[in-house]
Amino acid sequence: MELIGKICCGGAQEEQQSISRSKNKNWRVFSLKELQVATNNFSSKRKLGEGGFGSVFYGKLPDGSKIAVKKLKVWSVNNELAFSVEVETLGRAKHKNLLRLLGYCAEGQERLIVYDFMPNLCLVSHLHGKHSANSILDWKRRMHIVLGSAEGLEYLHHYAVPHIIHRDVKASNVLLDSNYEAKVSDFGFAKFMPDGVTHVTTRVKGTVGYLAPEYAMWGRVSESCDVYSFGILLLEIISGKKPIEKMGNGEKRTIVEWAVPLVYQGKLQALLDPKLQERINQDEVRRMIQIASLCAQSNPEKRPTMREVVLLLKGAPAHTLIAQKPKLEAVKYNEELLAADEEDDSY
Ligand SMILES: Nc1ncnc2c1ncn2[C@@H]1O[C@H](COP(=O)(O)OP(=O)(O)OP(=O)(O)O)[C@@H](O)[C@H]1O
Repeated sequence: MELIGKICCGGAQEEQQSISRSKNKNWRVFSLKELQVATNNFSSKRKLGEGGFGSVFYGKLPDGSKIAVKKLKVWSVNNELAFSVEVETLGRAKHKNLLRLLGYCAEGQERLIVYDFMPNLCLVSHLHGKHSANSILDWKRRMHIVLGSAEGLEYLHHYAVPHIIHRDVKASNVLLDSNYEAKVSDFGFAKFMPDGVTHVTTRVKGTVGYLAPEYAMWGRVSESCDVYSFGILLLEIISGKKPIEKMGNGEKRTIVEWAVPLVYQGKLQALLDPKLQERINQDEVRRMIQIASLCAQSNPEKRPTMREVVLLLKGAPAHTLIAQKPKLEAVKYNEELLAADEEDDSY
């Protein structure tokens, strides 16, 4: 583990593995001075946003390239771990739908991570934030973002070695480049899954509203938890609704609780974001809702894998997947699915 080895620890075998990776590494170590210059000394005018780890600043390197610099708020053991995990994960993962790591800086207690700058910021700002009023996220663009996010997750689950579980899939962790290509970001909670390991039990991380029930309740984490979160994200992209809404009476309602009755009554139009002005093919809407329903099932055994999700999004008929995978036989691939899920929904 080259990066983590430098930052905190690393075994001989991992060191060996890192040698082949470092040949084609595309990140580097930055000095604090360089990043101060690039961000105009972390000027508040350059601030792009803030998350749990710290603030993110826009910057420009001497060669003109635009960067985003995530600066750790306060040093702590947990934050150091999140920093190492993020750098290690992104340093080894390369895919068109994952945010590209340019490098990091670790000087004294300063911890900074340098990424490609994403001019269209994060998906959440287009769905609910400051860009949502004049959002230009039409249906076609939304579907492109859905497919891109799914392909990024498919890479993490099926092609990265070892496999990676993201554990914090949500709209604010999907960034958008100048062409609105989705880039999955924020790997501070990521977990590596060695070959043959199906799940691990851990302390719960992630974001309320997106957490799979088995993970929220028992800390049981597997790739399937990301699939559940992806299902919530898909419902959010279709409807423009937040994963959890505060009702007038102070109670909270999840997006699944809101969507289930509408699906059951066949009111697909009511599920669509009112900001979507154009006429949208009802079959496509139905298919997207069905995929979201498959992903957001309470029972992790019944959820599809991200590879299957990508195939479904690309139009593969569900029955071809069912033929390949007996696990899906149990799933009713029709509009009653969400209604059935309502009965055993346990969170
Ligand atoms: N590479 C980037 N390019 C452009 N903007 C970015 C980039 N990375 C992050 N941002 C902006 O900074 C904000 C904060 O990002 P950050 O990943 O720190 O937190 P978050 O995902 O919003 O919250 P949390 O810590 O709960 O996951 C994002 O919402 C996004 O608007």
